[in-house]
Parts: sequence; structure tokens; C-alpha cells
Amino acid sequence: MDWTEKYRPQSLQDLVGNGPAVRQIYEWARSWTRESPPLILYGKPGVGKTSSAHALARDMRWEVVELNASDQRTKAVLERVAGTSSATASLLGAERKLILLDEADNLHGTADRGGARAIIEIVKHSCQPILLIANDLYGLSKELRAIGEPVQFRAIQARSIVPRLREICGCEKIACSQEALDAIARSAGGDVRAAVNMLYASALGKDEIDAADVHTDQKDRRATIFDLVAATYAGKPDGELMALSRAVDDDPDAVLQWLEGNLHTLQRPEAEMQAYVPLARADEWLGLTRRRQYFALWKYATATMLIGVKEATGGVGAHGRLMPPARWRRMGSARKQKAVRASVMHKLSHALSLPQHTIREEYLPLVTLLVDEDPLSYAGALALDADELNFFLHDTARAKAVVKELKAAERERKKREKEKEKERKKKEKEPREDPPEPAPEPEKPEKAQPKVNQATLFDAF
Ligand SMILES: Nc1ncnc2c1ncn2[C@@H]1O[C@H](COP(=O)(O)OP(=O)(O)OP(=O)(O)O)[C@@H](O)[C@H]1O
Repeated sequence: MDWTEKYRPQSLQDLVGNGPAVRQIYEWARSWTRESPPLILYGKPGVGKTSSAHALARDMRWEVVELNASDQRTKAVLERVAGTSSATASLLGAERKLILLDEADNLHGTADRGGARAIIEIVKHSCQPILLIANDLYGLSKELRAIGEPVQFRAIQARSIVPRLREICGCEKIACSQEALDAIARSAGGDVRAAVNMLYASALGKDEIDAADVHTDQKDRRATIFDLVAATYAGKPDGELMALSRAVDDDPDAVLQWLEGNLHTLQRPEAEMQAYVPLARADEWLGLTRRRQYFALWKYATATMLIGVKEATGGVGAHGRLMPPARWRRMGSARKQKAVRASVMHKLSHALSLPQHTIREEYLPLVTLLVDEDPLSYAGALALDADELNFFLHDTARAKAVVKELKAAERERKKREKEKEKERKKKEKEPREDPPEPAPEPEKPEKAQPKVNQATLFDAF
């Protein structure tokens, strides 16, 4: 198991170094009122920011709600979690919920400026304590910095890291020389995660470590979803699984897909079958989380899927490589289809000055027929790309060919325009002589250029 998770500080007292920061956080929590500003924990990776947030919650007996992915950090979700409604009451009966916003320097994601402002307002008036976590204080927006109180986490000195490493060696029953511990602590550069990972790499398959065994190339190895799935299938203790789940970046929806998608690696059909029971149950929790936006329920979904699958499969372990599940890839393409559909609707609605629902409900089959008859004209008129055109044609090769032809025609048109412009300028420069200019020839319609048959589209309505 990943030692950084196994030895994550459980209480604020377990944290190494950063005494002033830890005291500041504790005092803030003890005297927290709705008027208290959110804290911004900032500092380099691996110095205990996230650990101290979780340890604080445990010490205060608060529940933690972690919002990491950008789709959980919308105004609506934040309002729900940070608001007053009784719907936010904890299932565990915990008095408060500590809201963690990791990577606060990326809080707004793709939200527009209005969205960002709304988020700031909610953070400012939250009914629950909020901790923002970031590597760089100045990566945060000015507005966020203005409403939060910064708490700096400094790099941990090597001499503070050594005792922690020694403690871990004790728990793992490994003898480690003082030189080896010093070498690891020095090369970690103040990053405790890096130090613990180096110790782990140096100790692999050994029960004694000397300076010569020290591996210093393990700097930023974090627990991944591979570790989590492998540990679940291998039947690791419940606490370790839950700790690992907190360390991976993926949300419980993704974890469920991975657990389900890799069941075949167990090579035990009856174990596979049993595993579907807790997976289905966990899926129900996830559905409830999404529908009601009770993000605190995520924890139960995670526990159900991890511990349930572990129990159901009996720790047989994976045989062969774990892979991203196929359904996951398919969901990616479903998401793309949705985006294409939305953009087609937007373009049609704009071109026809009709609301999208009217087009969807009444005209879509008709438009599809028209586009199918003359894709070149419609792709031009509506500025459709190949994916959008394929929405009507259901023939990727044809859609691509049409768009290619359209682009070639567009290039040709631009080229001709340029030539004409050149010609015109040249004529302007020439000294004007008396002979009257011949009447300009009427422009011939050019065959190669697809003429957009807009009339057809509009006539159809
Ligand atoms: N001050 C500390 N005391 C004890 N262990 C620590 C400390 N800092 C980090 N660790 C170890 O490193 C791991 C990662 O720490 P943590 O997630 O708190 O770092 P972080 O500062 O939040 O880093 P990041 O910015 O990368 O998220 C912990 O699980 C723990 O094993």
C-alpha cells in the first residue's frame, strides 16, 4: 500500500512542522462563526495542507465535503453544500461540515466571470466553514484572496522529517541507518510526501536500509486509481481502501466504472457476479448524490463499492493489466455527441430565428432530409463542421468529404477575391487615360464554388 496514505496524519498533533499554521487553523475552527473568513492554506506540494484539513475535521468531529472536480464547484452545488437549508444536515449527525476546495487557484474552471463572482459570494457568506487549498497564493483570483485569510505552509526541515521516517520504519519493522534517513530527508527538499515515497522505494523487498539502498527518484508519486482498484481486488483492509480513495484524483463515479470494468481480471466468474451486488448498491447512492446534490453521501457510495467489492471477491487479486474501462471511453464519445447536438441546435435556431425546442420537436426530420439532399449547401449556410454535418448524415466519410470540398471551395473563393483585389489596386495605380473604361463584365457564376442554397432551407419553413 501507498505509505503516504497509510501514514497520513490522523490528528493535527501528528503533523510534522508548520506549528504556527496548525495552531492558526485550530484556533480558527474553535472560534468559527458565520462571520469568520475562509482560510487559504497555501504552500508547496507535500507539506501537509490537505492532511491538516482532514486532521482538523477529525479533531473537531466535523464531516468533510471535498469538492475537487470542476462540475462539483458550480454555483448550484456550492450553494447547496454551504447554504442553510435543512437538506444540508449531516447523516452522521456531525455538527458542521468542513468544505474543502482543493486547487483553489483553479476554482472557476471554465465558469464565466459572472459565475466566478457568484462563487465568491457564496464562499464569503457560507454557513459552513470553508478551507481553500492552493500551491501558490497569488494563483488565486484577487477577489478570493481579499475574502480569505492566508495560512502559509512552509517546506519541512530535514531534521523534522527524519523522526517521522524513523517512526514509519518502526511500524514497518525495517532497520534503517541514520545515514540513509538523513540522505532521504535531505533530498526530499522539504516535501514529506516525497520523503515517504523515497523511503518506500528504498525499502522494497528489504528489512534493512543502508545509505547505498536509498532511492531518491520517487519524488512525486501519488496514489492512482490503479493502486485503488488493485488494493480493492487484493482485499486490503477497509481503512486502507478508504484512505487510498481519498488520495486519488478520480471521483466515485469514475472509481465505480474502473471497479466494474476490470472485474474480468479476477478470472473468477462467480466473484465477478457477486461484485455486481455492491456495485449496484453504490450506484444507487451515487444517483441519490447527483439528484439531491448531497455530496456528503459520496463517502457512503465509496465505502459500499470498495468494501463491498472486496468482500464479494474475497481478495483474489487482479490477474493481468488493469485498464480504463470500455464504458468510460464510450461515455467520452457520448459526451461529444451531446455537445455536437447542442451546437447544431444552436446554429439552426440562429439561422431560422426559431427557438430550439420548436426545431427539435417539429422541424428536425425535415431539416435532416433537406441536408441529406444537398449537404454542401447546408454545411456552407450553417457553417457546419464534419461532426455537425454527420449529425444529419450518419455517414462519417461522406460528411468529411463534403466539408473538405467546402473548405477547398472556400480557399478557392478567397484566392480569387485576393486576385481581384490585386487587379483593382493595379488599375488604380495606372495613369488614367481618356478612353472610357469598358463596362465591367457581368460576373459569371462559378461552377466549382458551391452556392449556398439558403432559399431551400427557409422555403421549407
Ligand atoms: N507535515 C506533515 N506531517 C506528516 N506527514 C506529512 C506532512 N506533510 C505531508 N505528509 C505526508 O505526505 C502526504 C501528502 O501530504 P498532503 O496531501 O497533506 O500534502 P499537500 O501539502 O496537501 O500537498 P499538495 O499540494 O500536493 O496537495 C501525506 O499523506 C503524508 O503522508
